Amino acid sequence: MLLISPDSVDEALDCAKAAEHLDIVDVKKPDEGSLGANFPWIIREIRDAVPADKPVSATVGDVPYKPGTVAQAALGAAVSGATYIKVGLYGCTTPDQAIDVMRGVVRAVKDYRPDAFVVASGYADAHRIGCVNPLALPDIARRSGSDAAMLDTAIKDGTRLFDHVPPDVCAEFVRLAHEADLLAALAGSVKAGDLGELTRIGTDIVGVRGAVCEGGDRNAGRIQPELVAAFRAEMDRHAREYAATVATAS
Ligand SMILES: O=C[C@H](O)COP(=O)(O)O
Repeated sequence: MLLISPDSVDEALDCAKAAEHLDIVDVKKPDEGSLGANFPWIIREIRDAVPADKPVSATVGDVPYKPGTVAQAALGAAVSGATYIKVGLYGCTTPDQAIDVMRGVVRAVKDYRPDAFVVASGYADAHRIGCVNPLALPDIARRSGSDAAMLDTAIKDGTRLFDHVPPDVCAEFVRLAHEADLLAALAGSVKAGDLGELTRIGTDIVGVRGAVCEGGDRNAGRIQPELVAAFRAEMDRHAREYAATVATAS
C-alpha cells in the first residue's frame, strides 16, 4: 500500500486528485517533527476532502513517554475522523516504556472505534535521538495490541531509511512484523529507486512525502498528483516483476 502525507487541506485536495494511485492519506504537520501532529479540525477537513473509500491516517506526534497524554491525543485523532492512528515513540528509551504508551493508545482508540488501525512507529535513526531500537518495534506493536509496526526517520536532513537501517535489517524488521501477524510499514525519504528492495523484502506499506513533492522537497515543495501517479506506477512495476520472478523460481 502507498501512504502519502499531505500537511494541509490544500495538499490533501491534490492527493484527492491522485486518489486512484494511493491507498492511505496520512495527515501530519511536518514543521512539528517527523510525525508531527496536526490540528483536529485539519484532520476533519481532510477526511471530508478525500474520497470516502480512502482511509485517513493521522500522526499523534513524536511523543514523549507520557502514556496518559498520548492516549488522549490518539483518541482526539480518532474522533476527528482518522482510522489509522500513528504514534512516533520518540521519547521512549526502553521497549517497556513504548509498550506502556502503545497499550494506552490501543485502548483509547479501540474503545471508541474497534476497527481503527493502530501503528506503532519507531525511527530508523534511533541512535541519533536515543529512542528504542528499530528492531524492537515489531515486539512492541505485538505486545501492545497494535496492528502495524513502522519505521520512519526522525531527522529529515536528507539521510534516508536505508542509510540507517540497511535493506537486510529492514528485511528482518518485516519478517519479525509478519511473524507477529502485523503489517510492516517503512518510510524515511524513500525514493522510487528504493522500491525494488522494499518490494523484495515484503513491505506492506510504503510511506512517502518528499519523493512526491515538487523538487523532492518535503518542506518547501508541494505534493504533485502526477508525481504520486508516477511513484505508484513504479511500485506496481516492481510488484509485477517480483511476482514474475517468484513464479519463475517455483
Ligand atoms: O509517513 C511518511 C513520511 O511522511 C515520509 O516523509 P518523507 O518521505 O519526506 O521522509
